[in-house]
Amino acid sequence: MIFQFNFNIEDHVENELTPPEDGALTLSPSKVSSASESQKQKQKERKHPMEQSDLPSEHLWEYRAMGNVAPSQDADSPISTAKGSRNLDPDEKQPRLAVAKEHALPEDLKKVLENKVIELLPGLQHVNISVVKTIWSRENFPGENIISKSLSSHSDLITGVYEGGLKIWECTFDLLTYFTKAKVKFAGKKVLDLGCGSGLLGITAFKGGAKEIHFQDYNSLVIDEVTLPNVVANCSLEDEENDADEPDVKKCRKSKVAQELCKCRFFSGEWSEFCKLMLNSENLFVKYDLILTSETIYNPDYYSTLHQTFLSLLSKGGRVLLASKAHYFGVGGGVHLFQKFVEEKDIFETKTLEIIDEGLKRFLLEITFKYPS
Ligand SMILES: C[S@@+](CC[C@H](N)C(=O)[O-])C[C@H]1O[C@@H](n2cnc3c(N)ncnc32)[C@H](O)[C@@H]1O
Repeated sequence: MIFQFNFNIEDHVENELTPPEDGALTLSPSKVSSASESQKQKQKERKHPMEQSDLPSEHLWEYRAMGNVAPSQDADSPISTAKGSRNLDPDEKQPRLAVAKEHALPEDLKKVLENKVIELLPGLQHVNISVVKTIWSRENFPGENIISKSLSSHSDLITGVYEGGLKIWECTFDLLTYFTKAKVKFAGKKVLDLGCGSGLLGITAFKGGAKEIHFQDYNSLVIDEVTLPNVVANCSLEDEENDADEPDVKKCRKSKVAQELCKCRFFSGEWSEFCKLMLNSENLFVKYDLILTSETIYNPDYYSTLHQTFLSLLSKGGRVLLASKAHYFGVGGGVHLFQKFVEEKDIFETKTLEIIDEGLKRFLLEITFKYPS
């Protein structure tokens, strides 16, 4: 399929670009097709009990737990350990987890941005996710059809199948603002963007001179179609030509871009599988100085794995910067529950860096080892 865009969209068109079921882009909400209208009507009829509250509907859409969504039929699609979350096969005693794997950077970096629309944020670029969704709702992404599942279930979270990486969640912006305000230093650090989605946190660390940056997301499609393109989009490639006669200076610049990108590595898979991959396959795994993570504590069933991930992968003197909503309606997680969980384990201590009390209340936490030596 040829679907190339070579322009930037500066405003947030994403809210206006709605991929309806036939996959066509609709630019104005008022022009949404009648099929889409009836879909909305059905959605209204199926309201989750939490939606009867006064909260804005867009927030409720985000957090609805998909307890009744059937597990994926894809060969390598995951079923999480989240208890009571889906219809597990009765014979399936041990739920399957999304196996972790590393995603290589394609040799031809320009291909990564083919058929993507780039949007601008202050100091950052990112691909328009509606366009990605539209393309992959028409085509089959190998092993994952999370877009059609997310569309048909009207949810940004399908436990153990799709964990929400196809949008930029609010707390990412809180952490980005904090980085600037607190002058967070990335230079020379080994950084992990855990549950990265768009990867904007890791990209900021990359731009801030981090020594090595790893990006992890649950879903392969998110890594290949969103995170990786975003990293490439934020690396200036304009001057690159495949011209054998290009002057040496230019060749040197090209290899510099490639060298820079070599600092970034990309992984998909469930957290415990990711830990296994890192700890078993690396000869001598060097732990992270900084783990950045936004909107990853919505599901209390994942707390144990998340805690274990910090324990396995964070260096003794390192810190986690975590951003979260106070509470995730419909899923049950939130800051206080997570802090309580961490306190009970008595390995880490948490410090509140900031409370953002506009709209839905949000927190920025720092997590460090209680006994670093
Ligand atoms: C709500 S999204 C947030 C994405 C991004 N950090 C942001 O703020 O825009 C949660 C992310 O956490 C990751 N995640 C959640 N639970 C996970 C699990 N059990 N194993 C691996 N990744 C998980 C998913 O990859 C997903 O992208």
